[in-house]
Amino acid sequence: RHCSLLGCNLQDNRANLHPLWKGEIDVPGGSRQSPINIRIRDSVFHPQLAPVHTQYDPNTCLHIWNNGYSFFVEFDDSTDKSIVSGGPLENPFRLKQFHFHWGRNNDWGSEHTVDSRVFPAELHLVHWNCSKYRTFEEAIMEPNGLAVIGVFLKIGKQHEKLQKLVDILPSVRYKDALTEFNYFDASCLLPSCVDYWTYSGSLTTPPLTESVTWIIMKKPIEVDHSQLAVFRSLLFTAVGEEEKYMVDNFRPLQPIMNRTVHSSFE
Ligand SMILES: NS(=O)(=O)c1ccc(CCCCO)cc1
Ligand SMILES: [Zn+2]
Repeated sequence: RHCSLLGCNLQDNRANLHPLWKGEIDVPGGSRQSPINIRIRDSVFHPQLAPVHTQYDPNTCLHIWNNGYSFFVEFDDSTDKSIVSGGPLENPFRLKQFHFHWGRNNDWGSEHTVDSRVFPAELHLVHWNCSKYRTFEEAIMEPNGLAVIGVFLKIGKQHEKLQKLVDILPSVRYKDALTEFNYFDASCLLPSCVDYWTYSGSLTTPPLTESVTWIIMKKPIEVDHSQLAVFRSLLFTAVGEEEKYMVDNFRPLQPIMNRTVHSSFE
């Protein structure tokens, strides 16, 4: 099913989400769509790629809400208190929100893959280019408007600092629910290893705009199976609608076209 770059509505997009859908969804006119499979042997080591530096102020954490696609933890982006800089970025970008993508079981769920390896979930920390644009909404429409840090999740030991978030998820079970959520340090969700891949891509949900510098961390973080099970208890649907569990909210792989993935490590 084709959807125009901006005309793709959620229903279409969700139609693409059925795990049996293995095809690639080409967006007419799209030359830098996300997610992609990262082929390690095709990536090019870039010695000038410095580590990515995050400076997040836990007091900028505002609330958590279910937008019917994922749950978003949103931050106050009216100052430079929570920023990412360095790496492939020419200037600091402000943290706007983070969210996850996951599967109906632990066999799949991530958006990006590494040598075709799928992870059970993927975290996206979404930042916008506050040096060039005035608002997030403006930045998502611009070629170098966003920087998204992707972190793979794998099943392992419990992630203790994630538990504060997991415990509040039942309060945003339904689409459009919002709950206050304060004092959370998002840097606890980053792996200790600084190695990453970076490439030019797009949003993976509508409006699918080609505005993202992707920074994909090489090492996953560990969560335990019961933490991920709580993600799957959320609903795509609003109160009063026929309940549909929020699972498989990932986009299928997109063609790499003529892009190069750079690595910060050899
Ligand atoms: N999965 S993602 O990181 O590419 C991503 C990030 C941010 C948005 C926000 C779109 C807002 C429309 O008002 C959508 C998708
Ligand atoms: Zn995402």
